[in-house]
Amino acid sequence: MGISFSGRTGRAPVRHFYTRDSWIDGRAEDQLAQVAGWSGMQSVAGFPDLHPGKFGPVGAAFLADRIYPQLVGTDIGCGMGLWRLDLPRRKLKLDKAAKRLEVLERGTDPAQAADALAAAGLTGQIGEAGLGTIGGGNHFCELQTVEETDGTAGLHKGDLCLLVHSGSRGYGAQIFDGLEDSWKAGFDPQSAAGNAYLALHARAVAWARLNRRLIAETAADALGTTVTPLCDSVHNSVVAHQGHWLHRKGAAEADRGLVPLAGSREAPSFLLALPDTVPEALSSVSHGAGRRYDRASMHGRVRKVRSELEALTRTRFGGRVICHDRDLLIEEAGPAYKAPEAVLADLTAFGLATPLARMVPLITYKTSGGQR
Ligand SMILES: Nc1nc2c(ncn2[C@@H]2O[C@H](COP(=O)(O)O)[C@@H](O)[C@H]2O)c(=O)[nH]1
Ligand SMILES: [Mn+2]
Repeated sequence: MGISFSGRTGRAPVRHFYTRDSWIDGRAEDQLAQVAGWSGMQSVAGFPDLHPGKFGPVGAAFLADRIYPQLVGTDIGCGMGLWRLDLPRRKLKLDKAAKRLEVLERGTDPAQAADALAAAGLTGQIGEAGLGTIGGGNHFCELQTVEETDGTAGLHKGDLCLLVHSGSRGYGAQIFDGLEDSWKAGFDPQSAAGNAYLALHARAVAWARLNRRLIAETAADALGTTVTPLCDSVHNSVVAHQGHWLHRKGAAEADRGLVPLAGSREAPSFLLALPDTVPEALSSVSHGAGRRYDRASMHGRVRKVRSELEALTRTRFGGRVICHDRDLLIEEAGPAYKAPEAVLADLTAFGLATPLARMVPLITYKTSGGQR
């Protein structure tokens, strides 16, 4: 990849990998420009799912010679995993399956969780509480069916898949809240604080990856079948890259093969192949459609009457949405997100991705309530 990012001073270049078709919020572009001025920033890339975030935009990658925990955010290790379910479509009864998925509320049984942590080398490093659970917000475990594919990823039309979106639950937030006050200016990678952060970050990433796998295995077991992994991609992280530090905030790893591009519960998701041939994209790519409307404004878009709320539990694909938390049901409704087709069109046009499969949701499992 013949480009080097060495020793820049001043404002870093900002590359936009989107067109106006992807409906970019101007506030997110302002955030991109702002972060480009942070000390030690080498290069910044914004993708078509770009939208405003708390400390910087989401749907972007940042290469710097300092470590900025705020560019990873609190949900360290959040990612998307895709598994093929070894179950034929004709054997799936939607309502029965939705009921069975309620096991996801319980999480992994403690003895099994302890074994899983030991196998992942995490014993004594990070706890088992919450392992095997999805968490709140826009995290989900979604049963999908493949509507179109070229067959190259081992998928066929009509196959069933599980797309799991979850992160490090409370651990990432605990790590972030426990940081030394100097985090705002970024950590010197050689400093004790920088190294301590990287060690905790590595645990949170490993825990989140394990959690997604346990969620998929628990869901498959509840459905009386098994799963075959297709890919698992982290989208909130910082890693060493070409002598600098690559922060991805809501951006998937384009240098690890396949990644899922999540749409919404009212839109298709895609499996992408990634050539990783555009150095300015910083080996990164969109992982989702990205928010169009923030959570607060979604409350003004849905009338809180029984018929409208019930309508939110059925999708245009004839699918089911399991979410007994009324606020979450509204805040995560399909229109909250941009069109994944537009995001995909931009990624393809910029040479960042090629679609291998298109899946639609059948059951979107969020939470049965209580926990956000
Ligand atoms: N297939 C589904 N995709 C969904 C759903 N809710 C949200 N999303 C997509 O996931 C990403 C997650 O974004 P993140 O920044 O929080 O990691 C988001 O951009 C949406 O496109 C869903 O229920 N099903
Ligand atoms: Mn996420």
